[in-house]
Amino acid sequence: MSIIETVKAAVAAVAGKRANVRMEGTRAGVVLDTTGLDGAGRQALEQEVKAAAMQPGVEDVRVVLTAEKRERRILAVASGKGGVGKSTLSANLAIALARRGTKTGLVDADIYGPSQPRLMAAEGVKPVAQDGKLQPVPTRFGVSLLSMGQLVEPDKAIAWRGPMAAGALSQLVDGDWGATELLVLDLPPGTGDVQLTMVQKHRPAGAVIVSTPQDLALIDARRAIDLFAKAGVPIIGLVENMAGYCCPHCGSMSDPFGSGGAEAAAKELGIPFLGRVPLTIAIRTASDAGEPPAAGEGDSVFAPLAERIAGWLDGQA
Ligand SMILES: Nc1ncnc2c1ncn2[C@@H]1O[C@H](COP(=O)(O)OP(=O)(O)OP(=O)(O)O)[C@@H](O)[C@H]1O
Repeated sequence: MSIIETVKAAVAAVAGKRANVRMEGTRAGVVLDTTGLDGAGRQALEQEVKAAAMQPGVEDVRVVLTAEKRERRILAVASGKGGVGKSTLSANLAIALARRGTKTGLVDADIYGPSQPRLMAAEGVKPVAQDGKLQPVPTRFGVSLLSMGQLVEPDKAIAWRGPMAAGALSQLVDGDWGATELLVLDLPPGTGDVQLTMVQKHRPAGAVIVSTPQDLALIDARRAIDLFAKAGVPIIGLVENMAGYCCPHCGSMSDPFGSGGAEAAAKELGIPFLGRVPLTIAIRTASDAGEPPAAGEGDSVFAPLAERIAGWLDGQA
């Protein structure tokens, strides 16, 4: 076998079709496609390829890394007003989507009450910046996180306004997300300028609107829909949170605010209805304790929502 054939075979054994080998005299040049690998994976493969190419007769090995630029997609989670469970839904959707196999990150852009560090059990961890980019903080749930709450003291968060807030929020979206395929963006509640700027600048692939049965004064949801329409972002659908009350003692469901309202509202608004999340003490206590229900084996609430949303995203790809 010639040197080039030996080197090609050795490199193919560790890198398969990712590698393209050339020889110039005694120098081996390898172009390595690292699409889909994270920083550690890239480094490990580069080292393996270097070692493999160092065959008898080879004096120098140069490896050039390339990667197909993959479009990272953003899934916006929005609500017409605060306190409807947008953060709870964002965290659990991100986890449920990650559990389906999509490399998912979470951006907590809620300037008024960034709660993701608590929900994702990552309180007190500050992201570091490298080459001017924030490094997302890994969580126990396979979803990395960047949150407004990691950048400012909790009681100062409220001071963010207008363009300054939009600028700070963009740093989160533009962080070093590596191989992340999907970013779940927990938007600030409401439909003001900050939200519009974020949506126009980062162009989510689609948006999920969260509402509660008592919040279904259509005007709020309509404002949220208008916001995305203005930016040309399609609405994936409406999720009804705190729908019905699940008794912690007997497990029976009751509907203090009536039932079917959200589905009817979605119909009236002309957007799909994605499903409902019941009001349960378990969801609140688990969220407060940094144990998102979607991470548990018994999750039958968030996984189906993630399934529907992932199906929609796949259809757009
Ligand atoms: N389905 C649910 N069952 C029980 N409690 C819930 C449910 N969804 C959310 N909560 C609780 O309601 C409170 C508000 O939820 P969350 O912080 O997710 O709302 P939000 O819309 O993000 O609020 P904000 O506008 O303040 O950011 C939290 O204490 C949360 O644990």
